[in-house]
Amino acid sequence: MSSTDKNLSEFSTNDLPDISGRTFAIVVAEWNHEVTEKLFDGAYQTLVDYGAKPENIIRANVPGSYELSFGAQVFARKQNVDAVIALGCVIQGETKHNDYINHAVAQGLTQVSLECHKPVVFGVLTPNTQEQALDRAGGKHGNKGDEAAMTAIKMLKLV
Ligand SMILES: Nc1c(NC[C@H](O)[C@H](O)[C@H](O)CO)[nH]c(=O)[nH]c1=O
Ligand SMILES: CC(=O)[C@@H](O)COP(=O)(O)O
Repeated sequence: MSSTDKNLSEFSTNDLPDISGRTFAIVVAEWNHEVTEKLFDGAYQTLVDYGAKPENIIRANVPGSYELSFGAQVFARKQNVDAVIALGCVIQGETKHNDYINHAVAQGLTQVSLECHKPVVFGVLTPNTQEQALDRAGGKHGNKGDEAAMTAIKMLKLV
């Protein structure tokens, strides 16, 4: 499906769970921080807008997206954390390095989620260019951070 001129962050907000007592951990990759900070801002604001208490939102940084899996596991194993949101941006370079990172972090986050029986949300941009990244971090295609936060909220209906 083409993304041309689409806001990819449009989502239903019907029948959402009460998250006023829920705790969220947001793990943020520092690589491409000018993008990941925008993802964090979107995720944080979405959680607060839909009822999360600021004091129940934990943030931790990791160097790069490859480290998101370990950072997510640290928080997913904590009994007081209800959901983890992993945010990163892996921009294609000259080699296949981005492919290895993207596959590793997608697989790693899935493994953590299943191992810990807890929602762990993949909020990692995998753009070809910086422009594509910014378009999805509060630009014309929405904010992947908003989407990731809403995904975490909706998954808490299951647990
Ligand atoms: N090139 C990008 C990276 N590279 C760093 C890796 O994520 C990792 O920190 C390193 O391989 C050491 O383990 N990370 C991003 O998040 N985005 C990139 O574009
Ligand atoms: C995606 C990355 O790891 C980034 O450093 C680009 O690396 P390269 O140009 O060496 O593929």
